[in-house]
Amino acid sequence: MTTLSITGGRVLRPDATVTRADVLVDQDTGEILEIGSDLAGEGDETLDAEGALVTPGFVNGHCHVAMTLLRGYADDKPLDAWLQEDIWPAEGELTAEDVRIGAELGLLEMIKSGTTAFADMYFHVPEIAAAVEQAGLRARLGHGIVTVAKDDEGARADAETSLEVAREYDGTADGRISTAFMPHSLTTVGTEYLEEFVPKAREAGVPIHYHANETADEVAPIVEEEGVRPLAYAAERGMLEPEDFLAHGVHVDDSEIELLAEAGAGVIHCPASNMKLASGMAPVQRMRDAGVTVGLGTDGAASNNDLSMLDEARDAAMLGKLAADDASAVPAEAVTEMLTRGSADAIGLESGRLEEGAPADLAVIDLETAHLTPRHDLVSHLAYAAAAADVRHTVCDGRVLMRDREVLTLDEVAVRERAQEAAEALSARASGEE
Ligand SMILES: N[C@@H](CCSC[C@H]1O[C@@H](n2cnc3c(=O)[nH]cnc32)[C@H](O)[C@@H]1O)C(=O)O
Ligand SMILES: [Zn+2]
Repeated sequence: MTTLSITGGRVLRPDATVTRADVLVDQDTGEILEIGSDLAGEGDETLDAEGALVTPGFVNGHCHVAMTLLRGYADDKPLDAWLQEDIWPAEGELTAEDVRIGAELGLLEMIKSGTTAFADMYFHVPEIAAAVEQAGLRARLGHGIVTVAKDDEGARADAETSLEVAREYDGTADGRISTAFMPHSLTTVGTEYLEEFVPKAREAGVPIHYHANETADEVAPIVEEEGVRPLAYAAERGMLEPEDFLAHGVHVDDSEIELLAEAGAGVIHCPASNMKLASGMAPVQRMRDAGVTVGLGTDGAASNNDLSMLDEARDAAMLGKLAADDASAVPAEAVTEMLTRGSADAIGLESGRLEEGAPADLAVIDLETAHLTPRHDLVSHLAYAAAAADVRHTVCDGRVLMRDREVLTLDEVAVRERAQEAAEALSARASGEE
């Protein structure tokens, strides 16, 4: 057995208490062996957590990781115009190589900001899987299907690709990669395709992930054409099982909140994206009160514009209070849970908790900085004051991905240089200069 000990820090436990403790990890199984005192001498490898907080690695429940290449490419427009006028035309020019480069950039940013697991919807998924394999994170990956503006053959091919990817990559990268069937949204995929392919995804034993109720414009057409709210429509198509999870859930009414709670399906709240595209304010406190599993996600870097989950946590708390018109809504403890095991539960991973037997996915956050002084309450600091640059070490599956702010699995400078070049070439192609 090879072991790793993380020593001298304060450890955030699942009950939201923080205790001084060392963490001992079995690197062969990738699990936490013990959390206790005086474990410093036990590890074959040691990470110094003196003056730091050891937290579960953050779980980004909804992302399009390769969209880092489109960071800052188009801003300041609502969802529909942003996708149709800027993002989709640029994505039409993305090559498999671009997706690989964008994914590496995104994974680099995730490791640096303490994220150890994420769910991702995109295309050229084999490239994303290869990047995840190399970077060492955990991920639930899938191919996003859009059938609007495609003929029947094209639409079916897209859905088949999503099924194939879900079957082929589940359990790869030593079990760190799992998959889902991913129709883009309830309005961009035709009913007939949902009816045909959702049962096939069930047979394949994979969850279903999609965007839902993100903007008011997406709700109205379903209500008009189907006579029911979007999530009732999704439930009727078998897309609201306990393993399923949807992104956004901004415009959900009480009947839909109840449906989500009863079904046990997860919601990934993406506050930064919702604010930037002015999509609206998700009723996060009401969903939590009803018993819905709520996680947090960044969405793609083009609508955020970073992949830091600590930023997302702060945004979730702030926006949650504003949405509820109540300063006690979405408190620090709730946000801390959403950031870790809320997302993990929603996307179907065991991560997000520091306890014996849990996956050894964790981040070590430096507390000895001006903006984290004084230290009255470390849960408060995590929710409101800590930032990506405070992350000192990142560990996933028992493996050290970043030590003392140096990423070990990716060459940071090379990844940044390749991304800059690829992004310049992409915007030249998209604007017709090439
Ligand atoms: N196979 C599809 C691609 C779907 S991938 C997932 C898509 O979600 C898009 N996306 C990113 N952010 C959002 C969002 O907030 N709402 C809806 N779609 C988004 C992203 O640009 C990407 O095109 C095709 O051929 O177009
Ligand atoms: Zn999205």
